[in-house]
Amino acid sequence: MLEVENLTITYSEHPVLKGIEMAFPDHQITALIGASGSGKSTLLRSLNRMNDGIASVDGHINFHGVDINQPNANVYRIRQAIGMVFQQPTPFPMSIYENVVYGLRLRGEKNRQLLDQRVEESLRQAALWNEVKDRLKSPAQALSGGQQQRLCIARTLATKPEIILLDEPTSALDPISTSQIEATLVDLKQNYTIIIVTHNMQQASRISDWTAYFEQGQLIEFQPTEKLFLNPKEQQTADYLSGKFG
Ligand SMILES: Nc1ncnc2c1ncn2[C@@H]1O[C@H](COP(=O)(O)OP(=O)(O)OP(=O)(O)O)[C@@H](O)[C@H]1O
Repeated sequence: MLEVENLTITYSEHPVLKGIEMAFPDHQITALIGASGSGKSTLLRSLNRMNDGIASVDGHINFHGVDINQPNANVYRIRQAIGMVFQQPTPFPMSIYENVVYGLRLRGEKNRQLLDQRVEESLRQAALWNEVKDRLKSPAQALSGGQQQRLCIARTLATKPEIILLDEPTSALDPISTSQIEATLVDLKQNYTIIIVTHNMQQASRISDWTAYFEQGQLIEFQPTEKLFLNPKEQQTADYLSGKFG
């Protein structure tokens, strides 16, 4: 469904990703790991064109076989199909309900029954329904950080994406919220393809099926997670995992 071909990304003439080739397995969790500045977030953000106007992209990012950067591509549709959850929870200053339906309202959806249904479905998928079902009209900002992050996941799910991108989604959360989000992601992979940037090696090994290791803008190794962690092919990966680099 999603693959990158010979992808080079440049900020102000400084290439920060070089010749990346990878196909993200459908309905699996792929973790992107590597030291700070290795280009993980740049790759993630380019996958739904969040780097438009900031970076220049060479090569191809194909979604269902069509390059998302081609001149007549519909950026709005791409971002609906490939949703993003950020490092800090970003609830909008409105109710829990309105946060979840935000994208649907933008799309012009007015059918109350459909909106109600989508709110319940998305909050259930994000494992938040039981905690908020009696206070859907309350401000989203009154939720805890972990609940806010699950709300952001629900908001992404409400528009029915095919792929979910997450940029260090638990780095601002406590261990309990982190494990709730991890469990949610593992459940979600039945229906979604998930790509997550994480600095947490345990997290990558706990939840991801595939792991890609990046170093200085290059994809060093992309393997099933167990293989990459237990028996990396490249010395650079082994050095990073053992703390010798980064
Ligand atoms: N908007 C920008 N303008 C210019 N350079 C940028 C921009 N964003 C990132 N960079 C540079 O691109 C390189 C890769 O950054 P990126 O954020 O993709 O790395 P990362 O692996 O995600 O790092 P971290 O783990 O710290 O988030 C870094 O050298 C960074 O300084």
